[in-house]
Amino acid sequence: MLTIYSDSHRLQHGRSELIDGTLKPCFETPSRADMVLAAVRQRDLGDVAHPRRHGLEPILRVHDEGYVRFLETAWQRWSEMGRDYDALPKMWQIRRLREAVPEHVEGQLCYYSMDCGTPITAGTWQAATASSDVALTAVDRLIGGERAIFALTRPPGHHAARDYCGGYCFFNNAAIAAQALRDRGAHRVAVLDVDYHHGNGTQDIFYHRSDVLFLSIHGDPRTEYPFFLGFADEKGEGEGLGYNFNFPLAAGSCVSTWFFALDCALEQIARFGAEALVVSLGVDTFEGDPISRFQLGTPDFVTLGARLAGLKLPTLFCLEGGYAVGPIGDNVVNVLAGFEARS
Ligand SMILES: NCCCCCC(=O)NO
Ligand SMILES: [Zn+2]
Repeated sequence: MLTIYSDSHRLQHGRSELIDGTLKPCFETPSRADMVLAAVRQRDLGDVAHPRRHGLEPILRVHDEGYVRFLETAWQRWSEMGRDYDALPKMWQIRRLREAVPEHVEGQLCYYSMDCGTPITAGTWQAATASSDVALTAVDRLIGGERAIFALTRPPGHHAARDYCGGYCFFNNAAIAAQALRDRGAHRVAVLDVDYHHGNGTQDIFYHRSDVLFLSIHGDPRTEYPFFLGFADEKGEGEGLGYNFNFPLAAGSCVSTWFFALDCALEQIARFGAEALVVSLGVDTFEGDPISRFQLGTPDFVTLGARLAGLKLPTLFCLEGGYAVGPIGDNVVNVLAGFEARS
């Protein structure tokens, strides 16, 4: 399987995030992508290609222009205030506060952020645009005839909504890829999110649409991040009603429960008649993940890949979460190798 990868991911290296009430070193680090790339090479998964630039147009197909322009200028405006540390919000536009977009960068940082775990740094813009170029180059190759392709995207994307960043995500790589597939002729595209956390951003982007089916298996938002989206009763709205499926599972759920939910999701994808599949591949479902609470073992990721291959669809994998850095490479490549073995 071909991998698309860019070294520009290193430019995103936040110093800290607020977690469990204190500032801790970021879990989302460059070493994650380094370990995945090393495993891709070591396990001889296939060639590794660099992305080509696609500009902002495909990003603006799913993200609000004001948000994109904020990300483009945030660091420069932040550092002009004499600040050389990560840009993190310190409050939110919560219920009954005005929804006007603030003028000042400090206010916009709060308006366009979902949490304070997603530091904007000097290299964020370049890293995030490169990550979307990785996903878009994967689309180019899929349209060009590849049956399956791995977009080694970092920073990840599935928490990034139309107009806000969060959960270490700035641009929603999977949503940008799904929209590009639609724009390039696929009539129905399914996005399956197997990360531990609900893909609130991807749901937000496609919630009112029937041409992109969104499905997510994740830790129950009653106890797990992102807390405020990802419930089973969220089925889409308007045109999109019936085209959104959430499978929240209790923290600590066993592997067989997880795979039962996967089989239910795969059945919906087949029923939808998808012509292409985008997988938000987070491996923080791993039993040893430091911030998540499912129990998949490294061998289970081979089974996951094999089940996905059963759909017999052109498939684009976008890397999302996974913070057990030692095993991340084998966990990710197991999915891809498991997929290939059944293709
Ligand atoms: N800082 C709070 C937890 C962020 C979760 C990030 C993730 O793995 N999302 O899939
Ligand atoms: Zn996650």
